[in-house]
Amino acid sequence: MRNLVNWDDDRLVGTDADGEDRAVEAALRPKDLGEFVGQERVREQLDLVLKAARARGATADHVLLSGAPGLGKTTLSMIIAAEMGAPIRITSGPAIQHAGDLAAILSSLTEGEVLFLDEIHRMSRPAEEMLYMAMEDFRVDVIVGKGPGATAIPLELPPFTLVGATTRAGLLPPPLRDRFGFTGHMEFYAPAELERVVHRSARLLDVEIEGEGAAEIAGRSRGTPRIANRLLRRVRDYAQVKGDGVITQRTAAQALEVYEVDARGLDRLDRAVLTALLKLFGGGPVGLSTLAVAVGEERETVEEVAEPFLVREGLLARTPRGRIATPAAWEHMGMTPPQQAGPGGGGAGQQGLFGE
Ligand SMILES: Nc1ncnc2c1ncn2[C@@H]1O[C@H](COP(=O)(O)OP(=O)(O)OP(=O)(O)O)[C@@H](O)[C@H]1O
Ligand SMILES: [Mg+2]
Repeated sequence: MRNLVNWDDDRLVGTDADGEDRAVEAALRPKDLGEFVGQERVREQLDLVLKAARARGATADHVLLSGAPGLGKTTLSMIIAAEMGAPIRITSGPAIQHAGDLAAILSSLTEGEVLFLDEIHRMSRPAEEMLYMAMEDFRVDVIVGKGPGATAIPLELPPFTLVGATTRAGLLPPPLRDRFGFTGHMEFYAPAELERVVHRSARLLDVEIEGEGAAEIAGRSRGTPRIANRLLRRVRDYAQVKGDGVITQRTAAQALEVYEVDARGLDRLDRAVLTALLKLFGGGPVGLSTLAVAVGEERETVEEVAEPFLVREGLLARTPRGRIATPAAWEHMGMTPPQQAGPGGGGAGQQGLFGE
């Protein structure tokens, strides 16, 4: 598992935040809903929830934000606090191992405060149960003492807004999910939206960029603002060193060529998987293990690091008979599929593709 995390860390198109991302992300975060690009539906719904709460002079309902890494969950949680004019407390599921950790945080909240609980699906079971009561009744039972003499002392909490974030909404137990008044599911961003993200970030980083340069970066960013911002920084470096600092379509394309991020956002690993699948196995079907050996990577790396994006892009399909390349994969890699070997021959793979 550790290896996989490192793989993702090293990738320019990795989804998790690396050290440099963390250092600049604070500066690039939109500060209010108006600045937050895209996610129209979530934004509109959230706007209503927050406006209504403000009009009532009440604390906003608990909010659950789900979606892939780098789509703006943390950003949105901070915006919620800002829009409510409330302070925000930030913690995460893995940081709360004991119910007592959670009790300490909850009991120190002030009225209307936003508690941001990142990776909420990774909280421990006892903490989770304490959270149910806190969310619903604004109350916790603090256990004092041990064994048969232990007593539960009820403690009233001020009304607060819990904002939970998760990349895996499906992993949340239903009783927890049900206690959120509003759930916002974050989608991958359209290229035009990422272009706006790139323009905005370029302005904040004081980088000059042409419209086509922004479009070039956006198209390679895999629907993810975090990746768009990261590619922008690498392209800026290139434009500074090799050009006059202005990002044009040409400099963006050349820079990302150097960093091995292709026109569709595939990197070296993704392309190695596709190349092996197409060249060595005629487009499949081929088993995951065989494919991984051919690429020279761990099975898990291929499955968990490379494949999700290839599947999302419709370049690769996982079938019961193995991995197969789609026609789009042949086209993207600039290769022609081998001639079908008569009836029944190559057709089986196609059947696998649509047979699920
Ligand atoms: N809608 C948006 N408009 C502009 N910038 C955005 C938007 N969403 C995210 N970003 C940028 O992308 C970066 C990553 O966003 P954020 O940290 O909020 O993602 P996340 O969903 O919390 O990721 P993770 O699951 O890894 O915690 C931020 O620095 C922010 O600047
Ligand atoms: Mg986050």
